[in-house]
Amino acid sequence: MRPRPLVPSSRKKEDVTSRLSGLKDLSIDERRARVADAMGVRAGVFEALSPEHGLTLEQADHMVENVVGVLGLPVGIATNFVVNGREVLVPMATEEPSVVAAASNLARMTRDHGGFVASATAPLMQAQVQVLDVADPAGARVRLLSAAEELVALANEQDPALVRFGGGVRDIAVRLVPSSRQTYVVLHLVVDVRDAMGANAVNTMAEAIAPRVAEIARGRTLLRILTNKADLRLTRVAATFDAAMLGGPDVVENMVDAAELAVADPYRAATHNKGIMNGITAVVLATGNDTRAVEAGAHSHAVGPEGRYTSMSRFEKDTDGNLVGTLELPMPVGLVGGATKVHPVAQANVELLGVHTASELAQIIMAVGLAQNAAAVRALATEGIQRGHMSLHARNVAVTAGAVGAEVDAVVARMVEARSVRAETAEEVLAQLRGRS
Ligand SMILES: CC(C)(COP(=O)([O-])OP(=O)([O-])OC[C@H]1O[C@@H](n2cnc3c(N)ncnc32)[C@H](O)[C@@H]1OP(=O)([O-])[O-])[C@@H](O)C(=O)NCCC(=O)NCCSC(=O)C[C@@](C)(O)CC(=O)[O-]
Ligand SMILES: NC(=O)C1=CN([C@@H]2O[C@H](COP(=O)(O)OP(=O)(O)OC[C@H]3O[C@@H](n4cnc5c(N)ncnc54)[C@H](OP(=O)(O)O)[C@@H]3O)[C@@H](O)[C@H]2O)C=CC1
Repeated sequence: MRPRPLVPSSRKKEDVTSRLSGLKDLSIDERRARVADAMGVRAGVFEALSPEHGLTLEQADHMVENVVGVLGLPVGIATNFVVNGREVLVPMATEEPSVVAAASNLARMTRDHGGFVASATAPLMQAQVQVLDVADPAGARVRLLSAAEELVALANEQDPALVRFGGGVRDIAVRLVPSSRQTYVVLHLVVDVRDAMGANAVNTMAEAIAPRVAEIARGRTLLRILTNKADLRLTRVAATFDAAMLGGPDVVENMVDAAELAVADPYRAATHNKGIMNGITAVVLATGNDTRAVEAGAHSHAVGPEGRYTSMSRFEKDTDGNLVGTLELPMPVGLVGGATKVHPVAQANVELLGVHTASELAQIIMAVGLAQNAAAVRALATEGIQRGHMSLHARNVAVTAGAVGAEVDAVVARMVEARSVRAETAEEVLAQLRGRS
């Protein structure tokens, strides 16, 4: 079933906006109403996001094994995103404070420059079939390539629905992979998986063709599984961040230098890329997609031509002195299959996003990754991460110390003012507030 249209006929497209200043100051009910109104979606879209209406135990029991419960995670709305000219409010599932605020903050700084421009290749996933004990690996490669038509037809027979939707096998490739034991012949099945993440679809095909592959190669097959290095399913995004909003020319210069360290140094790249994944994983999770598949694909793509782990993104200064950020990654997400269709919260989040194809979803996810990255780099290149991050993390610290209701904001304000976001400080402030100092 397709998500409902984002903009009901009663609402003008030009009235839809993701620029929701001050959303943080509203109650949860007010936020829900404001977000639904701003996007022109039905008010009830958020019902599934209430703990009492979310994933039921019965549904959970059908999803994984030995179920004893479900886990709640906050879902926050990232504001200010314009992706390929479309205003979009993005649900993010994350346990980490400041992530949603940071993405919203930097998305705001792209709006005067057209927001995020994104594109995606065809949704091509690949499965590998490993062949062992081949006497003539080079000969086997040519025999397999010559039998491509037969192998493609056999694979496509496994998933007539996918073929009906316009997907199916597009190509086969054969690689010879030397190892410490022998040279393996590895056949790649390249499959257009349309709006699926595609793992089940391509794994079924790989298992089905394996016996014939073994015959043609004159060896025996072992692994028949998708590769998470989904380097034929790339999504790219670029955005211009306004120099003045960032804090001026020096901030732009420092951000470029900060980002360059991640290009040059794997120790910095790991943290820089973690910042990108803060945004990406949160949207992937909110839409019921496979976070591990996306993470495996992203990190494997961050290995440069010399085999060194590097930054996933690039930052440059344009001729007007603004900061241009770009990000290119495999983004194997789906709108059908996996948990996306089973989990009521995922379905509601997809409805809010108003996406109709996996490719549109991938492009929004990448925009969030880039905004997230720019936010962290800006904080690091200016005041440091702790002020913004810790002032939002302070709410966790206050609650852990026992603050409830209005006490939470009061304890947070005092900790931020004292620049001491620590359990001890929270306990002291709480004791003072309760007249027990
Ligand atoms: C935290 C901010 C945004 C504050 O920044 P600020 O300048 O104090 O914020 P502001 O109060 O001026 O508000 C500016 C806008 O930010 C958003 N915003 C601001 N506050 C909120 C809030 N409470 N709730 C929702 N949205 C918020 C919101 O869009 C707001 O616009 P408005 O709506 O007011 O017109 C900033 O300091 C920032 O971007 N910091 C970066 C934080 C970050 O990157 N966190 C990620 C976790 S750290 C990490 O895991 C990764 C890391 C850092 O290691 C990666 C790396 O090393 O690269
Ligand atoms: N290494 C990895 O990353 C692995 C991941 N997984 C898991 O695999 C799951 C995802 O697999 P996936 O193949 O996406 O899921 P599904 O097999 O559930 O869904 C894909 C199927 O949906 C049907 N379909 C309906 N509409 C469409 C459409 N518009 N576009 C494409 N297909 C459509 C197709 O055929 P039909 O109607 O015949 O079903 C297609 O084969 C995730 O849960 C993931 O965690 C599993 C193994 C390994």
